[in-house]
Amino acid sequence: MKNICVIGSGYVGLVTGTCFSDLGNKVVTVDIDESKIAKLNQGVMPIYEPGLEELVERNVKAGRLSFTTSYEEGLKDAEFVFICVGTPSAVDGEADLKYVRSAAETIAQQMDHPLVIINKSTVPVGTGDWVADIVSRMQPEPIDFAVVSCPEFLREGSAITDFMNPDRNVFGSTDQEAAEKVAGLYSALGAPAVITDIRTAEMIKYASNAFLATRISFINEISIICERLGADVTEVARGMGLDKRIGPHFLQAGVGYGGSCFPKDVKALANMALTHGMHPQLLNAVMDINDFQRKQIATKVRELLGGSLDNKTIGVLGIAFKANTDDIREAPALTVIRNLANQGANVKAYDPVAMENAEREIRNVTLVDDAYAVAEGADALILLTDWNEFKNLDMKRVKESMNEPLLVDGRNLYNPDDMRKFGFVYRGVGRGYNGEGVPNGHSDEAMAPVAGD
Ligand SMILES: NC(=O)C1=CN([C@@H]2O[C@H](COP(=O)(O)OP(=O)(O)OC[C@H]3O[C@@H](n4cnc5c(N)ncnc54)[C@H](O)[C@@H]3O)[C@@H](O)[C@H]2O)C=CC1
Ligand SMILES: O=C(O)[C@H]1O[C@H](OP(=O)(O)OP(=O)(O)OC[C@H]2O[C@@H](n3ccc(=O)[nH]c3=O)[C@H](O)[C@@H]2O)[C@H](O)[C@@H](O)[C@@H]1O
Repeated sequence: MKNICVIGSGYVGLVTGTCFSDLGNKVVTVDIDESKIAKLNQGVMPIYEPGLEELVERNVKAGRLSFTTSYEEGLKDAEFVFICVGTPSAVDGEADLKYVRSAAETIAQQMDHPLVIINKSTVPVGTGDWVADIVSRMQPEPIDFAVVSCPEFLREGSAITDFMNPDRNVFGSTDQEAAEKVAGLYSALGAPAVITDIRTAEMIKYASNAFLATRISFINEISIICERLGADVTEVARGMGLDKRIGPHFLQAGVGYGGSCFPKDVKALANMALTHGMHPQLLNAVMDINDFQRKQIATKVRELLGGSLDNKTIGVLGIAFKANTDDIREAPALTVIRNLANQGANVKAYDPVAMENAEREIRNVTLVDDAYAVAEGADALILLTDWNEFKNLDMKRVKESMNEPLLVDGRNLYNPDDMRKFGFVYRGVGRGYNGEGVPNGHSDEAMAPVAGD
C-alpha cells in the first residue's frame, strides 16, 4: 500500500487515481474545479467513462479513495504525486503549460516532506526538467524531490481496461531510483516497463500518438483514392492488416481523428520541430489530410443534394469524437455541423451521451431526443459517431420518415448493399461506389485511365 496524490481529476486523473486505489493504494485526488469535487463527493461522476462509477463507489466505501480541492490535504501523507492536469493547444499549436506550471508551483509551496513528482500529463520534451526547476525555485526551503515522466496511453471509453491492461508503461527520470519506484506502483499490472531518461519518455508519448494519427491519415488518404478508383477501403484495410508487420489497428477510414489528444499532440509535436528549426513535413501532411477528411463530409452531402445546402434539413447521428465517451473536444461533428450551418442548412443532431456537452458548446444545431427524431423530415442523414445504438436502427422506419433517403456514413458503419436495399442513396468513406448501386467503380468515370497510363 502506497500513499498517492493525484493532481487533476479529469479523464486521466480520475481514472488513474481510482485504478491505483483499486490496486490497494490510498489515493487522494485533487482538483481546482470545486463543482467537480463536489459531484465526486456526492458519488456523481463528472465524466462518462464505462465502469468508472462502480469502481469509484467501491474504493470510496473501502476508504482508499477520496476527493478534495485542497493540495494540503492531498499531499499530507503522499509519497507520490501525479500531475494529471490538461495541456491544451495554445494559439500556434504549442502545448499550453499554464496548468502544469500552476500545479508544480502549488506542490512546491505546500510540500513538507520528500516527494516523487510524476508528470502524467502529455507535455513537450523538456517539461520534466522545467518542472524540476519550478519546484526547486518555489520551495520555501529545500526538501528532496524527484521528477519522473510517466506518460499515459489510455483511451477514453475504455480507460479503465486500458489502465489495468497496458501494453507497456514508460518511466523516465534523471533519478533512476525514483523511476524504479514509480515502476513499482505498476508492477502488479504485469506489463513491460520501459525505464529511460526523462526526455525520451516524453517523446515516446508524442511519437506514439503521432504514429497512430499517421496511420489514420494514411488510411484516409487511401480511402479518397479508393473512392475515386472503385476499391473498397474497408477490404483494403483488412487485407493490409492481416500482414503481421502492419497489424489491423487504427486503419479505419472515416471522418478523421478527433478528441482532446491526437489533434493537439500532433500539432504540439510539429510545433516542437518548427521551433527547433526543423520542417515537420509528414506531421503537416497528417494534419492536412485530417482537415480535408472532416470537410469533405459537407461537400459530399451538398453534391448529393444537387449543389446546395440552403434551407435543407440535415440530420446528424453522433456528436462525440468517438463512441463510448461524452467528450466532444475537437470532435469531427463540430466541424461538420459548422460547415453545414454556414452553407444554410438546418442541422438536427443526437448523441447517446454527449448531449449535455453539445448543448453547452455547439450553436447552429437543434438537439433532438433520439435517432428517429433526427431522421424525421431530413433531406439527408449523416452518421458521425459509431455508437452501438446506431448499428441496429430500424432503417425502414428511418428511411420512411425522411424527406429524401440520402445517407452519408462517415464511419462505414453500415453495409452499403443492405442500405441500398432499404432504398437509401448511400455514401460511405472510400467504398468505391461512384454512382448509386454501381459497386466497385464499374462506371465509365471511375474506370477512366489514371494519369500516366
Ligand atoms: N483524455 C485522455 O484520454 C488522455 C489524456 N492525456 C493527457 O492527460 C492530461 C489530462 O487530460 P484530461 O484528463 O483529458 O484533461 P481534463 O481536462 O479532463 O482534466 C484536467 C483536470 O485538471 C484540473 N486542473 C487544472 N489545473 C489544475 C491545478 N492547477 N490543480 C489541480 N487541478 C487542476 C481541471 O480542473 C480538470 O479537472 C493532458 O495532458 C492530456 O493530453 C493522456 C492520455 C489520455
Ligand atoms: O493521448 C491520449 O489522450 C490518448 O489518445 C488516443 O486515445 P483517444 O483520443 O481516447 O481515442 P482513440 O480511440 O485513439 O481515437 C482517436 C480518434 O481517432 C479516430 N480513429 C481511431 C481509429 C481508427 O482506426 N480510425 C479513426 O478515425 C477515433 O474515431 C477518434 O476520433 C490514444 O489512442 C491513446 O493511446 C492516448 O492515450
